[in-house]
Amino acid sequence: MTRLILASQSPRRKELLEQAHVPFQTISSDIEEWTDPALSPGELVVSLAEQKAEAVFRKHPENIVLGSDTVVAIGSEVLGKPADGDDARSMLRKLSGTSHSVYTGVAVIADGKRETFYEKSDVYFYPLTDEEIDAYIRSGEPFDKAGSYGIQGLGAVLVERISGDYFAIVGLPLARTVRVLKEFGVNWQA
Ligand SMILES: Cc1cn([C@H]2C[C@H](O)[C@@H](COP(=O)(O)OP(=O)(O)OP(=O)(O)O)O2)c(=O)[nH]c1=O
Repeated sequence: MTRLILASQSPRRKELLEQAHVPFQTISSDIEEWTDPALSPGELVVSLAEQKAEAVFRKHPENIVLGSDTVVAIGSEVLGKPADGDDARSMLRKLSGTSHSVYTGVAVIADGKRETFYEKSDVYFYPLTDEEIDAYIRSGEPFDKAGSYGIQGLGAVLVERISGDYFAIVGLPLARTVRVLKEFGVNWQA
């Protein structure tokens, strides 16, 4: 029986968990995300990860539910997914030629047990010309991604280097998540 549910509609999170050979099924949480502006980026992604996991756990209380959330933070500003092309352009201009932090929160909930954590990874962008930014937006890649880029896709050409967990930037800190899942009795299989 598959006891683990990934509370996510993100194809990246599904692929990452598959990469770890963990048995699971996916059920999207479909929640109205609620955020308190006073939260730090780390607290924010943990709160959103918990909200996603809780929404699915309420309907499936016999299961173990994993929720996750990713935001980009630059200075005091937190960037989620872009609303449109102009929003994506303004985010990519901010990220150009400088470093930002990617925060990914994880929540695992089961009956009587809950574990949460977040990972912070730093990403250094090359300076980008307006032409490069516009071409990248035309690729369509920015639209469903925090900070308007995907390091695992064409967005790789924007990145000079990273410090931290690559997989957390893509959307799930894989090895640490697998270690937490082990505490819930969920193990990867060869
Ligand atoms: C920075 C960055 C983000 N992202 C993605 C990861 C997340 O899917 C997305 C941030 O949005 P999230 O709200 O974290 O997740 P989601 O809406 O895609 O999926 P769900 O809530 O159902 O789990 O940005 C990348 O794919 N690559 C990157 O390099």
